[in-house]
Amino acid sequence: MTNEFTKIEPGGSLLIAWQLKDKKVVLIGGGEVAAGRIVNLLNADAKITLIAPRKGLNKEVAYRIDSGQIHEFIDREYNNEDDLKGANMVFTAIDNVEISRHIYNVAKSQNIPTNVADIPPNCDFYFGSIVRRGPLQILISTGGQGPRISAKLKSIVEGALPRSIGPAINNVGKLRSKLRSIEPTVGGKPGAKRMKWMIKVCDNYTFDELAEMSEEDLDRILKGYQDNEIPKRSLLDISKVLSAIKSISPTIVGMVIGSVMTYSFIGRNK
Ligand SMILES: C[C@@]1(CC(=O)O)C2=NC(=C\c3[nH]c(c(CCC(=O)O)c3CC(=O)O)Cc3[nH]c(c(CC(=O)O)c3CCC(=O)O)/C=C3\N/C(=C\2)[C@@H](CCC(=O)O)[C@]3(C)CC(=O)O)/[C@H]1CCC(=O)O
Ligand SMILES: NC(=O)c1ccc[n+]([C@@H]2O[C@H](COP(=O)([O-])OP(=O)(O)OC[C@H]3O[C@@H](n4cnc5c(N)ncnc54)[C@H](O)[C@@H]3O)[C@@H](O)[C@H]2O)c1
Repeated sequence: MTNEFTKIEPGGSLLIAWQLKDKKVVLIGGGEVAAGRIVNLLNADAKITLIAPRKGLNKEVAYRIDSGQIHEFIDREYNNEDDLKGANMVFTAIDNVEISRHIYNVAKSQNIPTNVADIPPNCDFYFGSIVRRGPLQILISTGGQGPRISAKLKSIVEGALPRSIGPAINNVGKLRSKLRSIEPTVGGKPGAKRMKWMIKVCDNYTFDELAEMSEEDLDRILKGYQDNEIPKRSLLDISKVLSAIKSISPTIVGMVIGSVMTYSFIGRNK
């Protein structure tokens, strides 16, 4: 039966943006795969407990430890269940399948979401290739079918993104937080009005225009909120020209006016 609703395609993963700020994450292993996990975890502001013998550390992992980016470093092999205590997530990146499987079972008995590099059936979640532009993160997953394809697709996605996308999103974030400070109510009619207005703002300007907005532009746009209005782009441009003129010293303005007058005088006498 065909209808207007989204078609279900079973067999995928749930792609979500998991919040790990200040959460304890236990990572076991200190090789190349661990180095990649650390980058992703640090970008998510997680507090990493790393368990791996120093002698087997990859250069990048050693650098992360020695520069203080790892919250806790335990210089030995994984050796007991207490190693996972209090963890919000567990990662293994070791070259030993038996120990990996054992760690997975221990993590499961403690209800901790786990990723075991190399053994997809022992993963509650997979990694993917990540494209990053400031606040924007795009995850590419092939559901475990072709990790190298994910990696290759990354550069295609990167090349297709508008250059101004990061700063544009930053400005939308700023505007949304300013809006919250004048209308903090959660839900209800204010929430509906706030959302409708934000959609209008995002749809009214191009990414470049959003990216180039100054703090003053954002405040000017915000003034339209109460009456559910959005300033025309041209009004923002005019106010930019006016403030640019204001910032030029009176001498330069005088010189410009002078030369325009001279030009018109000469022009008229030709
Ligand atoms: C995307 C990326 C993210 C990351 O790890 O950060 C990632 N693998 C990457 C690279 C990569 N991994 C491997 C190769 C060699 C080529 C090849 O084997 O095909 C290459 C290519 C390379 O190195 O360039 C070997 C490999 N990978 C897995 C197995 C086990 C298996 O398949 O059974 C084996 C050994 C198989 C064997 O022994 O033969 C499994 C997984 N790897 C995943 C993620 C998850 C699925 C992601 C997806 O569906 O897209 C999943 C399921 C679990 C997980 O790890 O979370 C990262 C690219 C980062 C980037 O550059 O952007
Ligand atoms: N994305 C993926 O899923 C992916 C990609 C490539 C490789 N792999 C697999 O992931 C595993 C790790 O790869 P790698 O290249 O980082 O390996 P590696 O050999 O470079 O590093 C292994 C690390 O684990 C440490 N280690 C070993 N046993 C340990 C234990 N019991 N407790 C704590 N630390 C221990 C070692 O000291 C070393 O630091 C390998 O099995 C590899 O085949 C997975």
